[in-house]
Amino acid sequence: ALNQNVCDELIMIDLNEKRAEGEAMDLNHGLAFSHSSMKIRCGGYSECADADIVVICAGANQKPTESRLQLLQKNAVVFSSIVPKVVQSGFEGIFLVATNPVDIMTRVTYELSGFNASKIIGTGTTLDTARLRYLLGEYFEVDPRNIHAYVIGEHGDSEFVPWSQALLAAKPLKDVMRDNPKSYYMEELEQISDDVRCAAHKIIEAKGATYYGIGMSIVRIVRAILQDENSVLTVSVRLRGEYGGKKDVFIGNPCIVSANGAKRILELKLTEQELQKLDNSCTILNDNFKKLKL
Ligand SMILES: NC(=O)C1=CN([C@@H]2O[C@H](COP(=O)(O)OP(=O)(O)OC[C@H]3O[C@@H](n4cnc5c(N)ncnc54)[C@H](O)[C@@H]3O)[C@@H](O)[C@H]2O)C=CC1
Ligand SMILES: CC(=O)C(=O)O
Repeated sequence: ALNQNVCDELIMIDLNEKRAEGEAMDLNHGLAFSHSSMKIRCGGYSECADADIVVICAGANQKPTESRLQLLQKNAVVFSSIVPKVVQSGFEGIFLVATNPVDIMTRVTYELSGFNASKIIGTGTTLDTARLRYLLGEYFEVDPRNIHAYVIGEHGDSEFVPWSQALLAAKPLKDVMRDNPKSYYMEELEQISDDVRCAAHKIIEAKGATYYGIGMSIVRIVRAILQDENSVLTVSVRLRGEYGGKKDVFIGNPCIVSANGAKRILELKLTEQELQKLDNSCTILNDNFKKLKL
């Protein structure tokens, strides 16, 4: 956020106040080398009152052997001690959730806050989509910004790439592959999709946690909100009857993000097989949410 000068004021709240203090000091020491005059400090919940966005990234992270879903019960307890205090402050902005399992934690934020669903966004599959575009850019030797492909569904083991919707610029990837049958193979695309799914595990095994990709993803979403960009991002949003009547579940799907939060969900024209994969993700998220003791 500091490097990209995305906001005027950044206040960090952490159960471990000393850590927040240390982070604020450390960041402030970088101000002289940035293009920002951002005010950065640690603070308390009362200061959420006039904030535009509250980003929640507090809570337990995965050990190398854990899945995101295994964090659910303990992070729900963490959210019970955060969301009501933010609401009590008089906060009327947008909640942006990154804590895992992010789709269910976004739904928990919705339930605990009583806010309109459009004002509750999870990072969803924004990071997975960025990972996918990077890998596809390498594979097709093209700028990732010209790859229009998405990871959708749960930010987790059931996420998937709807290849029927993937484009290189304006050309469907399946046509690019058909025109170059000796260069590109579907099995290799499936391997890329597996690599995206396993990326977090690999990084956690190597360095304990993922930081930069998610940091960049959060800042991208924050910018879309603060600058009222109407940008399409694969955030976690509450479905309202899309995909054959799916409702209530928060899940990663392309959505137009503006100053008012999740402005419009873009329902994709999925194949039958892709719809089944989405259905599977919704079932996993719904079942785990129902098991939760809030
Ligand atoms: N959605 C995504 O793509 C990603 C999500 N994550 C998730 O973000 C979460 C945090 O991960 P890390 O930053 O690596 O963990 P971390 O351990 O470095 O930081 C978590 C912080 O939360 C604080 N905290 C714990 N309980 C709290 C409470 N009740 N109130 C206020 N603060 C509290 C801790 O004191 C700690 O400073 C995890 O759930 C992780 O899985 C991490 C990376 C990517
Ligand atoms: C930790 C996590 O969810 C990620 O990096 O994808």
